Amino acid sequence: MTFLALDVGNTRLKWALYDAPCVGATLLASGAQFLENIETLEEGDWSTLPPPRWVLGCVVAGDAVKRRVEEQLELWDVTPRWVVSSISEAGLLNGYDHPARLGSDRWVAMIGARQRLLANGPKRPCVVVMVGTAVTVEAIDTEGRFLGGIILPGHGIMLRALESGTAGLHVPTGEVCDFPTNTSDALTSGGTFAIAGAVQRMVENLRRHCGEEPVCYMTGGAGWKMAPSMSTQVELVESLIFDGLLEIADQRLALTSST
Ligand SMILES: Nc1ncnc2c1ncn2[C@@H]1O[C@H](COP(=O)(O)OP(=O)(O)OP(=O)(O)O)[C@@H](O)[C@H]1O
Ligand SMILES: CC(C)(CO)[C@@H](O)C(=O)NCCC(=O)O
Ligand SMILES: [K+]
Repeated sequence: MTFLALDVGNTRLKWALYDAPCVGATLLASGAQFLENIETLEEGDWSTLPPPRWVLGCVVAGDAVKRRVEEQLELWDVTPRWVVSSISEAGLLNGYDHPARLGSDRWVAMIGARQRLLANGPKRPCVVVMVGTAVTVEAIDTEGRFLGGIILPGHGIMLRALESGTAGLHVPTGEVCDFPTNTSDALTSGGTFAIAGAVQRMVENLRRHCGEEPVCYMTGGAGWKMAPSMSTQVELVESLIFDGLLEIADQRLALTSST
């Protein structure tokens, strides 16, 4: 009954194998590979896994990368399913102008967040932050309607853009501090505060819109680096995308088995 969940981002592929395709399933194994190393999966990390019965993933890295992942999956006799953002799924309503154009990683992370929120207490507004190659900050109202969200460059892209667009900004990574007094610290703190400030602003927007204090969940490869520098209260949940994929698999399989 094993279930393989895949999160193919713009920098890395993250995978997690569970004992079943349902919420609360046990994690059996997990890992990550940079996109340039996808071809190592079949004979490497995946070669010793028990064959998954279902594979569900989200991919935002483009069709060429998706095909390379599908080639590695030929190791097993299983057809991978890829999430496409829709008008509604798993209790969440999609307010995007063109729902299918919303990045499926954003949609899946929001589904994971909403499910976590409802499992932990009464309905509340929710901000979902993903800190990856790009950073996204989403707003979900009390009833589970995705109102909209923002996309900004991730820390790495911000610094590379500054490096390539200026003559004098080639320095090692610095420390985050309130009042930076050298170039390294100024750049590192600038990128960090840009992300923290964007989150603070979205929390304010959502609080004003809903008249209630939002919960804020943060996920993504660089989440742990951002967490200490946030100005608003955030809960770091590394597994948000996998939680969302489990929730979707759970609901879809419940639907097929009841019809
Ligand atoms: N101090 C920092 N604070 C925040 N982000 C940072 C910091 N240092 C590096 N980053 C950036 O964070 C980004 C996230 O990296 P990582 O590959 O771990 O995330 P990811 O969630 O796997 O991304 P994706 O899903 O887009 O592939 C990278 O672009 C990296 O440059
Ligand atoms: C914004 C990213 C890059 C974040 O991973 C991804 O979700 C994406 O490519 N989205 C498509 C555009 C959109 O969400 O509006
Ligand atoms: K991602």
